[in-house]
Amino acid sequence: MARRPLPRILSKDGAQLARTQLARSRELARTAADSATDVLHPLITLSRGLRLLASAGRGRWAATPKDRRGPLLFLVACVVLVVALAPYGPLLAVVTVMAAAAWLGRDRTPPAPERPDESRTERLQVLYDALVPYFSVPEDPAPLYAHGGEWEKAFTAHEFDDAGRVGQLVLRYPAYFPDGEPEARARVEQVLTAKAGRGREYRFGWDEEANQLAVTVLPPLPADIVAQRFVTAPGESVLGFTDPSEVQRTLPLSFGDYGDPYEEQRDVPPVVWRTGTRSTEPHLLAVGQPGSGTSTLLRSLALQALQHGDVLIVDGGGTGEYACLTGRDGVPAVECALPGALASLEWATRETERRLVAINLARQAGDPPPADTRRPLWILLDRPSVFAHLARVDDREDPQDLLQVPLRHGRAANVTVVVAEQYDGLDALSDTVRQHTRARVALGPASARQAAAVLGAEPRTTPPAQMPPGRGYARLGQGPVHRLQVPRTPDPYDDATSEGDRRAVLDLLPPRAARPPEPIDLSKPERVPAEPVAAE
Ligand SMILES: Nc1ncnc2c1ncn2[C@@H]1O[C@H](COP(=O)(O)OP(=O)(O)OP(=O)(O)O)[C@@H](O)[C@H]1O
Repeated sequence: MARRPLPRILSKDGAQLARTQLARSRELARTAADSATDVLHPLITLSRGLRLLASAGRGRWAATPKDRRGPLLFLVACVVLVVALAPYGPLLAVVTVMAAAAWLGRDRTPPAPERPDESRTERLQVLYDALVPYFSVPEDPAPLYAHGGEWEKAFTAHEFDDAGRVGQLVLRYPAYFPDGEPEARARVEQVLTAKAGRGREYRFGWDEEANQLAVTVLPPLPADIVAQRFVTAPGESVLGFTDPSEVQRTLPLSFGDYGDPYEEQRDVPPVVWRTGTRSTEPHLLAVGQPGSGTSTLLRSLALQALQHGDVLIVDGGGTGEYACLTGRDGVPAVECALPGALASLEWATRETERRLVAINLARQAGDPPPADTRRPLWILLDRPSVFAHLARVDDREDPQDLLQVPLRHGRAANVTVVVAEQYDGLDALSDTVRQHTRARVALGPASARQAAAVLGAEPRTTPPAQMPPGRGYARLGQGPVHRLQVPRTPDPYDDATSEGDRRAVLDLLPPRAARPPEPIDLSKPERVPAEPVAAE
């Protein structure tokens, strides 16, 4: 039997042609339907609204008791009559009904939740894949993290910044992950930092109960805060500024050029350190790399302390960074040489003892502490390791040994000690200094271990790529480690200081003392009063 040829439409070319035509006509139909929907959308909305209005009317009619339907009908007829007779009445009635229908008929379906675009989902998938070796074990029959798995199951929340990089991420991890081990945590944190983008600061919040890790990218701390009068109570000093999530309080601060009438005001969260008789961390140790800003921190504290107290400065650095304080009201001495340092610290020891005796006598007499024991005395000691070295060479006493009494008993006598040292001079610090300085500041670049050696705990944030001067961490006692930016308080006598900063610091200095302070003379021992000093 002769084979009949296939119809042309079913041959290979024909099939291809038919498919193309089919696809084209489908596309045409879809476009026509989309255009029709766009054009007819107002009509659809109106008809939906009218339907809702009509059904509401029917419902109302059905709900009206039979005996009241007559009066209701009469009322409606009256309204219709009034509207029909009023000028533009029918037109206004139609417009009102249409407006009500348009309002009722509007589309109220909630918008579908936004899915991150493709590049973002790819980033999340990369993060997920990178975590698989850390959050999975071969014995797990249903692993949360698996090669080829889906990130949606593991990442419960995510946010992206304006540059399209991950800004926040909350992820779940299996309960068998050893989240109590610092090494295991550090490995995961390292991977996340590398994959989510280096050069930014991250905070890792491990919730061991819920097996959740919250990764937050922190914005840089403001580095443009210049020295100024901070709104604090007596006994409070501002070490610097930190993240809003870390502290409850904010301080109103001025930004911009000093003295500019248009300078900006902003509220910034501070790290406030309380000193004096009620303080739990009455003394402070600041450690940093050379040039990281420890002297600037001491200058900033001196300017704040001079508002209510006296400040004795002993500077082992010997670069004259505190010269602006010499001879000012409330500054008994600024010492840069070993003999002067020894003499002034001996005086500070005796002054602490004098205060303690006077306070005790007053207490025994049932009086409040005398006024001259209540004025805070600050001892700022910069680079004690230099003096320790010089004392060894000269076979003299280490000035730090003279800090024992102020450090041990200073709290009761309103005496505060602040010591600043560089990392490579830490070995030279005496045990008494280490034990009694419970407020700690670590400035400048440092490894997590170095920072932990100063702070007693590792910072919960990764270090920034570039540490500006005055940037670091602060920890008060056993409290949390805060990120810290010290306010810009440069040496006003330094040529590199800008005019605005110079004026800002000079304006905070107390006036020059009318009478220069008497040189501290140890041959004249200070007498401890036998009688209680008259109470204020
Ligand atoms: N908080 C800050 N804001 C802006 N600049 C700062 C800050 N702290 C320090 N600087 C700048 O960094 C430089 C070094 O500061 P500083 O002298 O305080 O450091 P240091 O740690 O005492 O170093 P060194 O012991 O070597 O003097 C100075 O030019 C100073 O102006």
